[in-house]
Amino acid sequence: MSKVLVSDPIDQAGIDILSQVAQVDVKTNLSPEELIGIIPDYDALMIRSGTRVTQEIIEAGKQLKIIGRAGVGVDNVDVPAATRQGIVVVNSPEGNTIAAAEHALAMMLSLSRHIPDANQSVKNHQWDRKSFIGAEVYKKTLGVVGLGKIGSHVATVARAMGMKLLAYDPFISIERAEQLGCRIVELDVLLREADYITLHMPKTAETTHLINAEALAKMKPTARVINCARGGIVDEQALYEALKAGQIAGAALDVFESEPIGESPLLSLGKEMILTPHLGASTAEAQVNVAIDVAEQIRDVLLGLPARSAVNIPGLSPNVLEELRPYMQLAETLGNLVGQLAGGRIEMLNVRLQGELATNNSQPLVVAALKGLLSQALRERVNYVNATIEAKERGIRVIETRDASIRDYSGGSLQLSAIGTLGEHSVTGALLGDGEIHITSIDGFPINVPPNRYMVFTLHRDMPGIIGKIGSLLGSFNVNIASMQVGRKIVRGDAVMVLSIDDPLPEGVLDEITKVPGIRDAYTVAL
Ligand SMILES: NC(=O)c1ccc[n+]([C@@H]2O[C@H](COP(=O)([O-])OP(=O)(O)OC[C@H]3O[C@@H](n4cnc5c(N)ncnc54)[C@H](O)[C@@H]3O)[C@@H](O)[C@H]2O)c1
Ligand SMILES: O=C(O)[C@H](O)COP(=O)(O)O
Repeated sequence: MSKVLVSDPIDQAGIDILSQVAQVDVKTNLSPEELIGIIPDYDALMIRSGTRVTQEIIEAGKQLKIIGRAGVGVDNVDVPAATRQGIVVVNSPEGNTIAAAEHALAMMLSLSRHIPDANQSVKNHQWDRKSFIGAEVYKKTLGVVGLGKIGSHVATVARAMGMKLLAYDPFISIERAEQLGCRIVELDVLLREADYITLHMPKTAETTHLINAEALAKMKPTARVINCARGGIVDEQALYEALKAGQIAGAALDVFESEPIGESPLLSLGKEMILTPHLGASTAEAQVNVAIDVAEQIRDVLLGLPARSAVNIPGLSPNVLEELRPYMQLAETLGNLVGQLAGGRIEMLNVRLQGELATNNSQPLVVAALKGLLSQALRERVNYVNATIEAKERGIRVIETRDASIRDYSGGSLQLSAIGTLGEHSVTGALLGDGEIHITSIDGFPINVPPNRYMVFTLHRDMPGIIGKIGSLLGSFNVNIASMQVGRKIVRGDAVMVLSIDDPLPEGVLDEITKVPGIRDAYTVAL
């Protein structure tokens, strides 16, 4: 009989499902060492956000087939390590949507009416009505940052309460926002105009400290900020200073840069600051939903069936998967790359299968390309199962073209072109030699580079000295260049430069690159 370890508190409904097919051991509050000690005996691990599933734990889990996260975020699981070890990681992308949205709304109303402090004062035997004069949300402007599942529900309810809605989400269509009664605006406009700002996006390189001192300085003195998404999207030190100085009126946080919060200056603030211990998903209903959703998936995988919300393994038959896996990896990498080059809201993706690839079943490659394209926006939420529907919901049109006559690489090549609100970009790639992914052209300029974790691309005039200037500029910012290549169509015309760098480009350096004479455009991507 299979064995399942449940290492965080999970609703009994999930345990009952698992017990039909496995021996279930519930052992919570394990130290990392204790977990490493016992994990070799288990076929499945079921967790919430309390267990950090590190590479070490995954490597010790010699029999592990599946890790089930009873919730949305898998940022506490080393998914690449699990993927490398062939372990399916599943989550419950929708089970706690309503709970998290209602928590954000509760935070907004609590902030407006000082409920936590008023409650405490009555319990302290006071009858103080003067200190708790509130504000109405009716006719006020709510700025929703991240108009996905949770943000959409918050918007719907807030609209019913008579609020005006602004939204910032670079990956959502204007039509979708309009359906929800939201006016899509740039982040700056939202920060300046909103009375309440609620955050509902994943934590990514782009969203980390999105709400920093600069952003807080743009807000109205009456503005209130709510973060029930992920810790670290708000710079806690900057928030503390803004509240202390009366620069904004209030803030409510459910999630923190480090959890539990520990010693933090935020704890010393008054009624302008509301703190809850990551309770967004903590409703009886949500816990039943996520427990059932994930337990069913664990049960299915232990029975040899596919999982419906795998974040790392495509839902294709094993034979097709094995054959196509390297090309799906190629498509996903190119999708991620072209999405970052295009930036903004993507309206169309053209997937062009060339050479031998043109005779293949294109669907898995299209799905993989979309998964890559959406990965910046949705992180672990996008998978091979939901990439198509997520793209459709975002108004991304997909066009497939084939050209079997192009015989540039054995095995064929794949070209992705993304058209978005900021323009059009295209990238081509192929598998070379021993199956290594190579980017073989950018915007029609021939190059030949393997993708790197951090890269810089420039479009520039092909003229003497420009490469040296970029090299020295990066050197002056202590950026180490691992490789550099230039692609051009004609001598002294336009050219692209592709740099692989060892670390993320420090803030501000991209602007410096664009100031170098001859540089027309510059982009940095993280793959
Ligand atoms: N507090 C809790 O207990 C709790 C519970 C559930 C979910 N969450 C968190 O809430 C967040 C939202 O979850 P969801 O289910 O709505 O996810 P979702 O994937 O449905 O929506 C996220 C939205 O954020 C948008 N987005 C991505 N990058 C952005 C950026 N730079 N700026 C603005 N928008 C951006 C995406 O386009 C997407 O529409 C996640 O971070 C999730 O982990 C927290
Ligand atoms: O990502 C999630 O689903 C939420 O952050 C909830 O986390 P929890 O399961 O630890 O409450």
